[in-house]
Amino acid sequence: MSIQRLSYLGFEVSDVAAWRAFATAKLGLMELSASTDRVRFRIDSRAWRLNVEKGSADDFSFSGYEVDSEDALAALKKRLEAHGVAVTVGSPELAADRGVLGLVSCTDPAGNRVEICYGGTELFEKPFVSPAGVSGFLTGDQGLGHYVLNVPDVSAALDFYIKGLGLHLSDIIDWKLNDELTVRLYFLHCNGRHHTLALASVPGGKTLHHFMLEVTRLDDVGFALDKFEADGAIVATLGRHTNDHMVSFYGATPSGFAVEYGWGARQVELNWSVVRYDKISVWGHRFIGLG
Ligand SMILES: Cc1cccc(O)c1O
Ligand SMILES: [Fe+2]
Repeated sequence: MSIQRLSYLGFEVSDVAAWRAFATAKLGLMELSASTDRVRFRIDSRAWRLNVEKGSADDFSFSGYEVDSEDALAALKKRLEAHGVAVTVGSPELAADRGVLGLVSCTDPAGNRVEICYGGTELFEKPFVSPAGVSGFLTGDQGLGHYVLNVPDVSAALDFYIKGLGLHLSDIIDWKLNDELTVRLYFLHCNGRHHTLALASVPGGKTLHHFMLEVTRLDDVGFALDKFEADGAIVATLGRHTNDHMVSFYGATPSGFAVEYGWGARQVELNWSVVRYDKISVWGHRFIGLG
């Protein structure tokens, strides 16, 4: 048994109010709940997908993967423990807070918190309506989107996420950042989405390089691009990736890591073969800041 999809992400941020304005007006996310210390955002029929909580880190806080049943969760717990991973059963209070029927948690070799749940809350009776008119986000069986973690020991992380959690390697990109530094990126999938998680070891920088949301219309990307450009908040220009063929740009969030806003990715298919690339983009994605 392995995980099925990414259900939610948690960020720890110093300015919750800035995130409320950013996520609604620029990204078009819908608020489920908000206080001075925490806001939760919706992108589809699920009760929430992003948990943004007050703290000094301005970085990744937790990931939440999902399986499809209580039995699957028990089987995954066994698989992780057999792989030497210490797994904690989530308390009823935590399950209630996350709005799930059950969950377990563990940490990856870099100390990043990983939750695995089943029974997330659907709010079909409160349809998702984007405050910025975004037509919709591509989720469903492909889960929330993707995120890229900067880890000190990539092989230990690959062992955890592949042999422990059950993700699969999609491909590798050797990204030449400059004449002195080429970084190897590993892209992992757990459903049709080309990658749900990418891993790399980049000197310095935050744990979270970026998270990605995929919209259902190219114009949604364009409208958001105009907003980020108007604020001088473009991190990388519009471009198309070599591996998942997504058309996207990267924008700055209030916390210093980036958000990738994309459309039109291809899915991994049956009999997928792992290949490597020397470039992250077919065209575009000129990094202006952050990098
Ligand atoms: C850097 C990078 C390369 C390929 C696909 C991605 O989504 C990405 O962020
Ligand atoms: Fe990405």
